[in-house]
Amino acid sequence: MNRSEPRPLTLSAPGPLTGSLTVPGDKSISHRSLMFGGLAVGETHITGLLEGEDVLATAAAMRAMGCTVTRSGPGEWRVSGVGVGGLLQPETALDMGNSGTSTRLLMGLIASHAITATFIGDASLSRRPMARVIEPLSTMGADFTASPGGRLPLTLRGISPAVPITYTLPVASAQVKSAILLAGLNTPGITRVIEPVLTRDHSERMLTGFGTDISVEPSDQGRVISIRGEAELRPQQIVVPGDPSSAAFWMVAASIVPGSDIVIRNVGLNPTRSGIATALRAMGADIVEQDTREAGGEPVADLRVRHAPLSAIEVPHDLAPSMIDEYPALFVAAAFASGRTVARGAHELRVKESDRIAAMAAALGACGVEIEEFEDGLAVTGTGGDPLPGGARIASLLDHRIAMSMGIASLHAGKPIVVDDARPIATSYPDFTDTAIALGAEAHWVTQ
Ligand SMILES: O=C(O)C1=C[C@@H](OP(=O)(O)O)[C@@H](O)[C@H](O)C1
Ligand SMILES: C=C(OP(=O)(O)O)C(=O)O
Repeated sequence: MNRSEPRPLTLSAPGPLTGSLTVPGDKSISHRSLMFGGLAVGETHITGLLEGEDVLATAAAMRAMGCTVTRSGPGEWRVSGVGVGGLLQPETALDMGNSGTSTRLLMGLIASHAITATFIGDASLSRRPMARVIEPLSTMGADFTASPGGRLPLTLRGISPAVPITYTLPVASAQVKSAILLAGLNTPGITRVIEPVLTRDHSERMLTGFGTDISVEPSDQGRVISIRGEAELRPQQIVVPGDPSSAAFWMVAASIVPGSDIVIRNVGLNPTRSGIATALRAMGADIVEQDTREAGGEPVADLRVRHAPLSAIEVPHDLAPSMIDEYPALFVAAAFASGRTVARGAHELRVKESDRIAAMAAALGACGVEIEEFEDGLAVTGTGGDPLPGGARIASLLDHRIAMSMGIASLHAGKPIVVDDARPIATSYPDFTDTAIALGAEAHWVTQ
């Protein structure tokens, strides 16, 4: 495939979606497995690693800083760590591609090492705000030269020893939380993050597993996470659960395509990630957990999802952090519900790979859906289960989740919906189209 040419894609469903599928490994946990493994002394074994472009960018960066990262089979990786404090100066700029998680967490990691690194990324990542991590990491002593507006490309000069801080998160962001905790690993004393609103807690869970001295306590201001620095990380055997953010596309797809009945295997159900299942169930989706179990310190289950009529809801604001990446898929579900779904309180969507509020308003609007756009979300008036009018070419804007969400919408449309460029899907879900085909959909790679 010529990676430099856009790849327009349309999906269609000639009949119900049926069968079972396994979603790829969780992206958040995959990034952290490579980073924490790279800081341990000894060899960490990972199975189920997501082999998407974002995670591969993290792997390349860890290699560039002295870690040995090797692939021994599909999803099977080994990381020989350099130990906390042992990262080496990378010889060239770290190319983060499209990945905000790689960028922000690695900035934290490097901030407390006496090395200098330049971060570059694609056009989407180069528009995203980094001041949210630059600010606390500067307080710890790191020095930054960033592009205007605190953006990439930026150069970070880390410092050792760094200064421990107590920092209250001004935005609900697991990336900012994790960046500070990672900087705290090589900082003498105790680094604290106060989290007024709970966000995904994979870093806390995994750092506990790697043997660090980390505690989480409630307080009037929120969760207080304290980590003792100059830590020693013990190598781990990590089983990465399936990504609930990837599973969300199939939850919506099976809910909207008449007659569908699918099983999504091995889905991570960490409560800090399961907001989409809660919201879809409130709309009437038929999602049943089967064989609930634990994998890699995270709750996991198979999900049976059957087509069901959806009704509009007002999405509770407090669900936002636990489904922040799933709003594009939720907006698609809302487009097929009866009534007007209102989803607000999700201002952060404006600063993801694209402005996901504007992107989905434009995409669904072009397909004939009645949309009202707010600063912090959308109101979507659905078809009541009928196909979308469709007949539009929509812009994926270097955003994998916009591309996949509109791919799902195209499964039940009167006229084709063409996603102008499906290449971004490879950042988080390389097998997305093959999985759609395996469930009974048809994929058409449209010529320009
Ligand atoms: O910590 C993580 O792995 C992530 C945190 C979230 O970002 P924010 O921290 O910016 O909310 C999420 O959108 C991203 O996909 C992954
Ligand atoms: C926002 C996302 O990722 P990142 O911030 O890592 O680019 C995402 O995957 O939806």
